[in-house]
Amino acid sequence: MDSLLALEDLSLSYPARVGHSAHRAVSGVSLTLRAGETLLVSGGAGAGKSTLARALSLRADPKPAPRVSGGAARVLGAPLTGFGQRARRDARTHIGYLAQRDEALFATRTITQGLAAVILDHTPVLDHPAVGARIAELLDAVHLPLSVLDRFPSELSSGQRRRIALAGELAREPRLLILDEPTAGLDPTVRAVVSAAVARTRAHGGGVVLVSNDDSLAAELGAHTLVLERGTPVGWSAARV
Ligand SMILES: Nc1ncnc2c1ncn2[C@@H]1O[C@H](COP(=O)(O)OP(=O)(O)OP(=O)(O)O)[C@@H](O)[C@H]1O
Repeated sequence: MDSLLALEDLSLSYPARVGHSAHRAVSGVSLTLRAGETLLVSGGAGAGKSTLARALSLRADPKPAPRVSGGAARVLGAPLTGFGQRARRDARTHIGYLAQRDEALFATRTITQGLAAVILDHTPVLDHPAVGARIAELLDAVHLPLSVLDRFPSELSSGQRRRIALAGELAREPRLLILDEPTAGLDPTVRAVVSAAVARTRAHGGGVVLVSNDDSLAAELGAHTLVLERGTPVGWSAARV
């Protein structure tokens, strides 16, 4: 596969619902993302950033999901529409996606139990010590101490919960990591964790889509930047390498 993402004049709309007509949230986006690259998507409120991120994540829930209303796109080789449901399902298993307000997850499980479940879901053959080692390594990747392992998410700060959610996505060893405003409203240490997660994904040959208005992060990560305004691309800058 040549590119992780191939978007050609892609438009995305939300379907009509009672009292509201169909709404086009993204119009005419064309871009390519290759292995090892990062795309930063920025723009003001309602610009369509989350809609684009969510469509690329191939997640159907929560409803209503944005639908392709023009153009075409492939995500990890799978077409966004039409035949190819199986390809989309396969591709989805290789995509890590942290939605805008995603925090951990598994409310009734400890951090150990929750992360172990994600790891075993991804790699069922691992034995107990290997799962423990993997959990420790993931916690290290999101800069959290081992002391959180026996805690429940409700006992952690929102920044810590966001990091656990990120660790859960990294556990999938994603080929495409999509992070929607991962640092918004959180303490500055989360920024370093996000940078490390991006570097880690790229080092494994994956690509990253990051929704953020933090321009300095784009420069720091060597990211391509797409700027959206009311759903339409108004700016593009290629990564400086
Ligand atoms: N589930 C939905 N149903 C209908 N319209 C929606 C839905 N979600 C978002 N929209 C609309 O689509 C447009 C783009 O929204 P989106 O959340 O993608 O923007 P955004 O750039 O991520 O904004 P923000 O920075 O405020 O999160 C907005 O006009 C929004 O009202």
